Amino acid sequence: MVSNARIPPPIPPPQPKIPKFKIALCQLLVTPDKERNIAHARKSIEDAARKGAKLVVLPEIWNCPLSLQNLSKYAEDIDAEAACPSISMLSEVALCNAITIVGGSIPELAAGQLFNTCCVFGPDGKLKAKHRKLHLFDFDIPGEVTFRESDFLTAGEEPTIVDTDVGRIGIGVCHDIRFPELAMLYGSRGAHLICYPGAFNMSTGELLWELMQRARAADNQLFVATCAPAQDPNTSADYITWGHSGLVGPFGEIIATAGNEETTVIAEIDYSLIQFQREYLPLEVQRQGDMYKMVDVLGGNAQ
Ligand SMILES: O=C(O)CCC(=O)C(=O)O
Repeated sequence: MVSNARIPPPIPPPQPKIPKFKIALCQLLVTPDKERNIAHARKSIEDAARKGAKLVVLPEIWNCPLSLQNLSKYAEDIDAEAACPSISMLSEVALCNAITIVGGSIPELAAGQLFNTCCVFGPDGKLKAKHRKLHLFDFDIPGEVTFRESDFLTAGEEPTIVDTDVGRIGIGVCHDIRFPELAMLYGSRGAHLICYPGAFNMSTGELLWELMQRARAADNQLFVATCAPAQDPNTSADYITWGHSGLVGPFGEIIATAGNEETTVIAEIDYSLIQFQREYLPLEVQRQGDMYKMVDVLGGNAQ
C-alpha cells in the first residue's frame, strides 16, 4: 500500500470576492502601428467591460507583430518612471472600468534584457503582478517554420500566482502551457484559474492548443483561459498565429472558443463548479503521490 502521508495537502482555493462573473478574451488583430494597437486594445477592453466582463484577458504580444527581430523597437521598461504607453493604458482602463485585466504580454526591456511579460492590473488600476515568460519557444521544422525566442529573449525565473477580486489566478505565457508541472504548481497553490496569453502557430496550434488547455484544466480541476492574437488574412509573415482563444472548465469541458478571426469571446466563469467537480471526483485524495514522486514536483515548492 502506497502512502500519501508525506505529500503536503494542496491549499484549497480561497473564497473569491466575485465567484461568478463574465470573462472576456480579446482576440485582437495586431498591426505594426503600436499607437493604433494600444488604442484598439483599449476600445476592445472598454466594449467588453460595457458588456459586463469583470475580467479581461489580452493576447500574447498584442502591442506589435510577433517578429522576434523587431520586438525591442516596441519594448517598454515596465518598472521605470519612463513613459510606458501600453502599460499606462492598461492601468487606466482597469481603473476607469473597475475591472481586472490580465494584460496579455508585451516586450519588456529591463537592464538591457528583453522579456516577454504579462502584467495583471486590479480594478484600482494598480499593477498586481508581472509574469515573465518562463519557457522560451525554440522550434525548428526544417523547411516549414523556425522560431528561436532564446536568440532574442531572456526567460523569466518565477511562477506567478496572484489574488484578485475574480479569484486566485496563475499566469503562463504561451509555451508555458506545455509544462504541466507549472499548472500543477498553480493548482497546488489554490489557483481557480490559469490564464495563458498565447500565440500558437499553424503547425502546433491545430494539433495541440485546445488539447493542452483541456488537459491543464482537467488534470488540475480548475478553469483555464487563453487569449491569442487574431490571424491577419493579409499577412506575409513567416509566423502565422492560430488564434482560437478559449475558456475551459474544471471538467476539461470547452465553455467557449473562437476561430482565428478578430473577435471578443465573452463567457461565464462559475467557481462553484470547481468545488462540485472536486467533490464528485476527488483526485487529490486518490492521488498516489509517493508512487510517482509527486513530492519532488510539489513538496518543496507548494507554499
Ligand atoms: O509550444 C508551442 O507549440 C507553441 C508555443 C509558442 O508559439 C510560443 O511560445 O510563442
